[in-house]
Amino acid sequence: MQEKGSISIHTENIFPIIKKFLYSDHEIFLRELVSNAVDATQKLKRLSSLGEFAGEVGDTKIKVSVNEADKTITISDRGIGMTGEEIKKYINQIAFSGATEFVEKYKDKGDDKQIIGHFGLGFYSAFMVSSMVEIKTLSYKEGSEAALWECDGSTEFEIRPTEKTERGSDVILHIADDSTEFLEKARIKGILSKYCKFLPVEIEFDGEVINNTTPLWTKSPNELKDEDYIKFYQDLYPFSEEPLFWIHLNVDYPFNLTGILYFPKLKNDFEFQRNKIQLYSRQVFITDEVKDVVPEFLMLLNGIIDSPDIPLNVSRSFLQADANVKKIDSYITKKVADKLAELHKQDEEGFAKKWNDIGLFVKYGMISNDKFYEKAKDFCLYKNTDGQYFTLDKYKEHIQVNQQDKSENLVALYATDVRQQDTYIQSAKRKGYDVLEFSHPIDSHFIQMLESKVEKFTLKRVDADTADKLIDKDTKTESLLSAEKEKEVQEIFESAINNKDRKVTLEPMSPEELPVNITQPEFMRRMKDMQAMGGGGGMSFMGNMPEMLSVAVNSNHPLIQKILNAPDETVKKDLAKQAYDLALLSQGMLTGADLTNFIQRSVNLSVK
Ligand SMILES: Nc1ncnc2c1ncn2[C@@H]1O[C@H](COP(=O)(O)OP(=O)(O)OP(=O)(O)O)[C@@H](O)[C@H]1O
Repeated sequence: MQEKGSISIHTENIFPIIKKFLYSDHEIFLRELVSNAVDATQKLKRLSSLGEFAGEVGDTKIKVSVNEADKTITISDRGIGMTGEEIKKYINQIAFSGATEFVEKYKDKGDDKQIIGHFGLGFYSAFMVSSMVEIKTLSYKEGSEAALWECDGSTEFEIRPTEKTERGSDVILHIADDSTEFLEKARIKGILSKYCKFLPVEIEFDGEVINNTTPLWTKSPNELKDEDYIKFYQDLYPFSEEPLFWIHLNVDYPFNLTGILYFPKLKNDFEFQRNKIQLYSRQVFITDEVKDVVPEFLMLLNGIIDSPDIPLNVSRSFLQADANVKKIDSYITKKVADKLAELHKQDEEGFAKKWNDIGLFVKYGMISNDKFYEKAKDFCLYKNTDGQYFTLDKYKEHIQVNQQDKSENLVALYATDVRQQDTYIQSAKRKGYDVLEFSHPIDSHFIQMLESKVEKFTLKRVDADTADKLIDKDTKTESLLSAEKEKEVQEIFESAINNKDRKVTLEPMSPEELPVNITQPEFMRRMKDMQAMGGGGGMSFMGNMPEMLSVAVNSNHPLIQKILNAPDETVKKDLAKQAYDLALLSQGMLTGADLTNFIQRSVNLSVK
């Protein structure tokens, strides 16, 4: 049989178009051809196990070789091979129809970014790097004749009988002049280890098998030990710290998905963490851009997802709308939440120890994903300034007695910087209040989310008010001063502070509290925080506003009596100024000339 023919296709110059579109991804030709060789090998094994192929299966290693002198790359398999008729059907028609469809779909798009980077273009991707391609093949079918197919990248092809005694196919690529980079062995090795590292059939290159045919995720979890998971993790991400824990995914209905997701120790820099999940389809590496397949917050995890059901040969927008992808997204979210719930249930103490590393992830998930929130609300932990951990329900019980305001709302207090806010924390504690620690930038979002979801529950930063007023209980401490004296003290302080943006009030507090307390109302502070983070919509005017601080003078503090009894106005003012500066100092707000003056005044007072 010798035949020349013309591949039936309307687009005469299909190859230049393929080349243009896939410009940035030429290297995938090797992934496509090796995958075809794997498919052909697995088909043969299946036929053999079904008894439909009686011959010897033999060594099925797929061999990839580079011949620099001939400028060829050969991919040889010992799979089912093809008869001449099959070549015509599968290569000339099927493979070509895939390529045609691709071109038809994308020729008007003009922008290769619109195309998912890794279109499963199949056999014809060979022409991205070849000026001529040969297939030399012998079918497994008894009495078959070996066939040679040749095509130079035009739509013309030639098939003729050839000499080949071993079953299987050799695909020989004559590398084009503009693609000679692929004749470098190091390059081929790099591509193979990127895409083919976990293929299920052995791949040999340069005398070495380059792949692990049974990667961990394909095995059953009950035959694996912790060490196996940790070792696999370190193979995937060399030089990384050990993961905290992992989830072995395995589902076959309503879609197929296997994989392992690892919880890394999170660093504060989110961006740095991304692109650590690799997507595979039947053990072939597809991409590490999983943005459309897993929910955003899960991208902080590392690991492998392998699913033949994720459509890879379509555009991004289609991928997002794909029903399977949506299901995968919610399946993974559920699995991750279930795993965390299980860990929490099994060992609350151990879970709390890991909280530093996973807390950020859980909070991010709760903020960004409602379904995750519903599950995570029962294991999300809250740490107080004494280092104790609580779930929300337990915490509510913990503060139930002391921290209810007059409208029966629970008011939780928090500090964002335990060192800087220590004075306030201690004041709150003296009142028997508990203080939570919320020190990450994500916490301001987390707090808002909590308040919107949890009824009769609000959060207040510990310096939002004086300790007496943090939780409005409608109880009053009596002032030791008459109204007249209070007015006098207020005027002394106003003139000592001499700043119209500081609102001075007199408040009867316990004598143990500081004589002067500076607070920033919760609402104002949140507005400013939000604005500083670039949010807050139309509230840009806030930026121009001076810092509104309240100055509460403790009318029951002994210092106030001392001020009232002082011999002259200057001493009164100095004492008031001193107390005010001390309050500023405790907030870390005393700087520059004010600080210098304070030190000078302190020296003067101490020698008096
Ligand atoms: N090495 C091979 N051995 C036997 N048959 C092959 C080989 N390579 C390709 N074929 C046949 O040619 C057909 C077309 O291959 P092509 O790679 O274009 O598409 P595909 O593998 O069906 O799909 P995909 O686009 O996912 O690669 C295959 O379905 C297969 O029947």
